[in-house]
Amino acid sequence: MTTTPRDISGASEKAAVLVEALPWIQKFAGTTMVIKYGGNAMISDELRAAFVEDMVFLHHCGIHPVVVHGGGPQINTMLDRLEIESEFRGGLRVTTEETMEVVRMVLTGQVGRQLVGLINSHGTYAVGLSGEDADLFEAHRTQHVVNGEPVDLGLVGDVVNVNTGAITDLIENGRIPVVSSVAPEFDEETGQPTGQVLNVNADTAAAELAGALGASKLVVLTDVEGLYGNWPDPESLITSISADALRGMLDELQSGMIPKMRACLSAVEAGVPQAHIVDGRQAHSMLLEIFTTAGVGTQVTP
Ligand SMILES: Nc1ncnc2c1ncn2[C@@H]1O[C@H](COP(=O)(O)OP(=O)(O)O)[C@@H](O)[C@H]1O
Ligand SMILES: CC(=O)N[C@@H](CCC(=O)OP(=O)(O)O)C(=O)O
Repeated sequence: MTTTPRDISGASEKAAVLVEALPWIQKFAGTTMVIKYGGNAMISDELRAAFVEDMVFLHHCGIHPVVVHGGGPQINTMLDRLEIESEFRGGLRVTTEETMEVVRMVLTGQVGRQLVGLINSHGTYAVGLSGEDADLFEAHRTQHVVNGEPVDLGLVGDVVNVNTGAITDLIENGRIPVVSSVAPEFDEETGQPTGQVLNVNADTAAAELAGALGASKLVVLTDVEGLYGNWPDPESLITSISADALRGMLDELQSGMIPKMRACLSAVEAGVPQAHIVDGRQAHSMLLEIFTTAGVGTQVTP
């Protein structure tokens, strides 16, 4: 017999949190969610640990998480170490042959491996793959325009087709796919692979995958609370925005927010009912977004 007294302070609040999650679990169980995990939200062991707990939590709620990860800061660190210079235009990295080798090595060989290892410390869930595996992504070179002028970004791609089989097979087998945004290039005229790999912004890749999988949500974790209407004014955080309103704002956005918000818009245009920008610096913010009525961050709706 055990007679240790229990601390029941705050018990009703704790129970209320669990009960608030019930309708959301009912709504989303059996659906696929694409989670974009940005390089800037991976900055500490604690945050990475919380992120993988969230993935395993979703999995055990019957939701199928598909992780698409970034790694921009990690690529920068490796490029610095190798003394290779790189610049961004309109939020996208100008990518030479030499830079591409580093991008592929860091995203697929380092960041992806680390996430797979962390998720699998909870059980045998995660399988890592890149857009090259089973031709998950087919990409064309990005035709980029900044201020009305065409800009040559080099080996940067846009996903033009997604072969979802590799992902749906993994989901059916109870796995959590962890995807890096490197994609084989396909010739625009012949439709055949060129043998070149392209660097795809991870937000863009996540949006294409969410659309192709018919995801119930795209959740983008980054290093700000959400989209600010008047960046960096802290009072201007947008909690919800329609696709039409966002379309009207795109030209005013800066740096990394450009591909991020374009990605949310294109996911919603592709039929994903909700896309969210969530603060990855706050541990478990994603759970609050998915399982609470108020949510957190910025929500984009059709
Ligand atoms: N309107 C805006 N709202 C929020 N963040 C913005 C805005 N405009 C620019 N930013 C910048 O975009 C950054 C997020 O993009 P990025 O650094 O590419 O993140 P990630 O590595 O998560 O993909 C923020 O840290 C912020 O500095
Ligand atoms: C074309 C392009 O810009 N690709 C990105 C791919 C990684 C990425 O998107 O990482 P984050 O999500 O951490 O920014 C890059 O080279 O940095």
